[in-house]
Amino acid sequence: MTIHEERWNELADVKDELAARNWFPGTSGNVSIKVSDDPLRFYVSASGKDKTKRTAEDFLLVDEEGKAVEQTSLKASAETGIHCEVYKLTDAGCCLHVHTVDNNLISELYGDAGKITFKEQELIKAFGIWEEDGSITVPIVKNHADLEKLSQAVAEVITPETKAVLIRNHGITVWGKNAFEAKKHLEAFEFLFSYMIKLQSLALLNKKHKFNSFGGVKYGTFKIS
Ligand SMILES: CSC[C@@H](O)[C@@H](O)C(=O)COP(=O)(O)O
Ligand SMILES: [Zn+2]
Repeated sequence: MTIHEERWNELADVKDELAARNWFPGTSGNVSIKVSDDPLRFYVSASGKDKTKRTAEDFLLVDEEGKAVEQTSLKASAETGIHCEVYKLTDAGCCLHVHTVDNNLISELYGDAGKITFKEQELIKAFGIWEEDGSITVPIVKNHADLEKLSQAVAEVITPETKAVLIRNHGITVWGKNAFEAKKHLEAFEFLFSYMIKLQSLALLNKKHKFNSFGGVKYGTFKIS
């Protein structure tokens, strides 16, 4: 099998796994995998496809500007520019973008703060963070309609520690050194988002009904009393 075929299959497999979780509603989402560094070449999903289906026309090979490098009638994902920035600024080998209700809610709840930080959570070990007081921060950027601007906004918040960026009321872009790691990071973030939403919903209910079972313990960003 050639390296191109290997990468294609890896990307198709991870796409199937995310589809099985219903993480591509309404044709949303896009995925990519790096094939070479110099020159930068990566497979990216074709735009507007039903990402729950596996076909021979799911991906196309693009260059560092997101332009197709082979003759094709396929159009690269509208958000290919974001994948280009991720590959240029990090050591990512695979980049995944999904829209979920949980990642949209978190992006809205913490959008004004411009970031969300998780700490004292076992699952941050999925990001290689093993320290007692370790934390992981996900920056949140505005969902610019201009996709050039959007790619730029994402690029501006990427630091060496960044593993994902949330786009407000849109979705998450997450990466890893290969498809396995990118999926691990995505699953871990979605777990943390879901946890935070449930915790905050319980806290709100608790406040409303003056049911004081949490006893003034500080949870996340607000105090429950
Ligand atoms: C159909 S809504 C989603 C799109 O606007 C976009 O945000 C998206 O994630 C998918 O775009 P695509 O061009 O298919 O990669
Ligand atoms: Zn999107």
